[in-house]
Amino acid sequence: MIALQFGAGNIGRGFIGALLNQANYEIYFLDVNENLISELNKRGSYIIELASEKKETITVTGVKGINSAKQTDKVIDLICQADLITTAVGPNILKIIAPTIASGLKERFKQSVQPLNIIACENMIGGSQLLKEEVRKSLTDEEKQKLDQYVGFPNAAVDRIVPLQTHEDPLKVSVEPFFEWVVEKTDIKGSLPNIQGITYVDDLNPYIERKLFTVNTGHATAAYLGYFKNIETIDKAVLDPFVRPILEGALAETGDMLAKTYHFDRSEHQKYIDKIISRFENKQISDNVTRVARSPIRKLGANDRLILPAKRLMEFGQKPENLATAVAAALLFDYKEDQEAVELQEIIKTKGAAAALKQYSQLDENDPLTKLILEKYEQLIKLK
Ligand SMILES: NC(=O)c1ccc[n+]([C@@H]2O[C@H](COP(=O)([O-])OP(=O)(O)OC[C@H]3O[C@@H](n4cnc5c(N)ncnc54)[C@H](O)[C@@H]3O)[C@@H](O)[C@H]2O)c1
Ligand SMILES: O=P(O)(O)OC[C@@H](O)[C@@H](O)[C@H](O)[C@H](O)CO
Repeated sequence: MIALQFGAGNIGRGFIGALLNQANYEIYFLDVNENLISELNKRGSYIIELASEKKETITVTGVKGINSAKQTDKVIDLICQADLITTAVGPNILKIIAPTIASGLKERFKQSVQPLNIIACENMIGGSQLLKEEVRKSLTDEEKQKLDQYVGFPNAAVDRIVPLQTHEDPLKVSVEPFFEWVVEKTDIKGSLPNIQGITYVDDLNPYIERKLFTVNTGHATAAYLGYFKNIETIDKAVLDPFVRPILEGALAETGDMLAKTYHFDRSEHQKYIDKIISRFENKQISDNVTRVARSPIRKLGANDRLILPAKRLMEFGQKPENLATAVAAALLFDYKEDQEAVELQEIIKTKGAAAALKQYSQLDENDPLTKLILEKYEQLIKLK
């Protein structure tokens, strides 16, 4: 069986690749990073190290690399043969890889009616369905019908903390022991891929929202406030006396929102929150706040981990004081090596924070949430 994994980065190698290898797939990593690709082809394997006391290692074998920017013909040929396609490239990259996937599917439809599933493993709601819409843009009506008939785009939630890697070995990847991969059954074509570690569910929404609005909301809160306090790593940020209460407060707020939305048992959800905070405290992982805070424009998006839960809480009549503080801290994230942070600061400098919330979070100036965020923003500025 052949699996194509778009993105040979931290999660691609540190999580998806490991499970695909254990399920006996021949894995082709498709990436634009030539160094990664040549190393994968030179060695055909790589090491995963668990960030635990014992530092257990896993060797992932049977891997090859393709530079998807230069070897388009090979990518198209592989898409014709593939049994499964997965992605971990970043939400903003899905629209960039979609035309290549479409070109491959055009060829596949000429020679095969084998079902194929394409699973976007990105930190966003509806990633696979967004990729499907992008792929459809390059297809004829007849090809669109075949897409609907033979190709599944099941949404997924993936959870494993994989920080930036600092090993001499460019393929070695250190990861936390915990992992969770939840895939929605409904859009699967053919039989469910037999991959140990995947949990198949009928409705992904409760799972992706619980993950995104607990793990990623907590992570973003700790990262932006940690950066505000000049703290370098997440494990230190979550222990800081200024950051910790806001982190716990923000997760209490999203916990209330999720419980009201999905009727979760609140005490059970509190155990999920506590587990996640203990993952953040893991001293075996050195996770820079600048990685977790990366792409602030994406993270300030209307449907992302800070704004959506805050808006939903307001609709429930609850003021998201702590989430508003996290958003305010995101507006102060001015890390010069992060292109989105540079763009965000430019907008704030030239048009003001309210304009940035309007442009990036679709929040109107008169929205009560905007007012609350700007209040917190002014408070943080006074503390600087
Ligand atoms: N790192 C984590 O802890 C983690 C955990 C869960 C989910 N995620 C999600 O997984 C996705 C990837 O995150 P990551 O941390 O692995 O990032 P990463 O930067 O380590 O990996 C992304 C990879 O995609 C490659 N890429 C970029 N443009 C490409 C293109 N056009 N074609 C092919 N490859 C391309 C990059 O070269 C890079 O190797 C994101 O959606 C992220 O939110 C990350
Ligand atoms: O990957 P991002 O940029 O969406 O978010 C940064 C981190 O919160 C994220 O990578 C987490 O480590 C991951 O989602 C844990 O499952």
